[in-house]
Amino acid sequence: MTGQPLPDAEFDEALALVNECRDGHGAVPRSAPPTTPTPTPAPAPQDAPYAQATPPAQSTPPTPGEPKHRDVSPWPAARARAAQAVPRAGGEPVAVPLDKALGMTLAAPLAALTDLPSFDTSAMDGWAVAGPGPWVVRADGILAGHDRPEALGDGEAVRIATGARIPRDATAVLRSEHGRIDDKGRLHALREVVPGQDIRPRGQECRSGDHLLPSGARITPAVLGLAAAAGYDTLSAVRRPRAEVLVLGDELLTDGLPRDGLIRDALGPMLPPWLRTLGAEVTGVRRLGDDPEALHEALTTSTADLVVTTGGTAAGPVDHVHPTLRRIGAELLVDGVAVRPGHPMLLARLRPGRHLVGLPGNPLAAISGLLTLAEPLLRTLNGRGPGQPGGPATTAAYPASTPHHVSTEHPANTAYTAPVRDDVQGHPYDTRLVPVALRGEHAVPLRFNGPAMLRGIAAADGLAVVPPGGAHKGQELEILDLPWGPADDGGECFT
Ligand SMILES: Nc1nc2c(c(=O)[nH]1)N[C@H]1C(S)=C(S)[C@@H](COP(=O)(O)OP(=O)(O)OC[C@H]3O[C@@H](n4cnc5c(N)ncnc54)[C@H](O)[C@@H]3O)O[C@H]1N2
Ligand code: MOO
Repeated sequence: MTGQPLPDAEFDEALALVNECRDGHGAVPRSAPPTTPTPTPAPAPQDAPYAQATPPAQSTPPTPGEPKHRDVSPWPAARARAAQAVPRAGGEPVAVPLDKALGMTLAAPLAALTDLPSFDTSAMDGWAVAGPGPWVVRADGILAGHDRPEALGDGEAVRIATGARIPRDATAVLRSEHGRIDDKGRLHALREVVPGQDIRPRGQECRSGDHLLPSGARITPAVLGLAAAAGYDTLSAVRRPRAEVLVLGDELLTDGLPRDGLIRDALGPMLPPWLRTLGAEVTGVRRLGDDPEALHEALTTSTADLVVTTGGTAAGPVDHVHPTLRRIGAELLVDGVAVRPGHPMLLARLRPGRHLVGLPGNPLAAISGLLTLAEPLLRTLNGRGPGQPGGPATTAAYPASTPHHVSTEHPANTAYTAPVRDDVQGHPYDTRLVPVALRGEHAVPLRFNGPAMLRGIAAADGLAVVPPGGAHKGQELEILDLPWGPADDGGECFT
């Protein structure tokens, strides 16, 4: 569906051919790539699914006389632009029941509503004892959930369960395996009893009103547990941004085998769950074909904070995204990004508070667009700061001296690096995003990483950010997180 060649299409072609060689599909380059990459042999079967090592290309800046680059945004700038396109914590805070709040962001600091523990608590099954032994054992016992047990007299002991309330005047808990009852019914300690042992004093973890987590913290399963323990039934959370997915393309089938030139829609099933992992509420997926009027109607009536379109971003005969954006007077904030795959991706403001991310139709290019533009935008709308996997809260419970290795420089959701196992072919001028598997200390580039392929990403733990010119074996590369990858910080389904 594409028509006018873009000035840098030759580099795409070179890269695609390299990729096809790696894919073992027997493609032979028809023209020399702009740089001088070492020819890559078809992978040996035992290499699958990893890429063959290839030396990185030398980065060659454009010189006068060469085809001029499109005015596209550098990849880091595009991410920053997307993050800054919307106000932080875009919507009004909402009160959300705990069982609906997973993956959202705290809109207010979490303060303890009670002391924790809220009473002196036995940490072990055994006896609560008062004073030095041996002790006379009372006939009753104290279980978790019993209210206000009778006070112990000096020299008395009472059976107690883990989690039960300590009776007044008890001095310690003796574990059941550390005590013996003689034939006169008296309890003897089998080892020294230290005053206060195995008693969790009231307020040990926090006092009522203590600051537990700051506003902006991501609501993880652990935060839900802490909030419940601290007395919360609902949490004040940043409203989830609403996202609507518009799948464009007359060639798409929703079931069965590809036939008669038609192909299966790979993005309709993939994007909604992925958007949810990025913190969006997906209001719907609509398939509009290649109908410009349907697209116009959808863009002018959508109430979503973010409309995500797929396909139609290039300049082919039925690529209607740009013309429709022009027709409705949308403001293009990012129009093309220097990243492969995915360079035709775009970000537009449809009207105040309503944005559109246009994802290219090629499926891996669409993922590139999702992580380059939609992820930072949704992160800001969700009230999360740059480079903070759990929002600004994550250091709150650290001792002051604890080091942590999450970058705060980069706008990525979770920025971490890993040395790449093999040389990675680069684009001369653009960033590449390459599916990698994390194996031990290394990021292993995966094959089947062409723009139209999902086979590599489906086996990947992350996407390596390969700088222009490529990367050498052992070079530390930034790794973009995938929802199912090892660095995922928030669970996989937030609805
Ligand atoms: N002359 C040029 N042509 C193209 C260029 C270029 O620079 N000059 N760039 C290429 C690149 S790179 C990409 S990416 C695509 C972007 O194209 P569109 O966003 O307009 O996408 P379509 O043309 O609609 O589709 C591209 C490709 O992807 C398939 N597709 C679309 N939607 C889906 C879907 N939901 N599931 C699976 N596959 C889908 C579609 O059938 C096409 O094969 O443009 C290049 N062309
Ligand atoms: O390679 Mo295109 O960059 O987005 O598939």
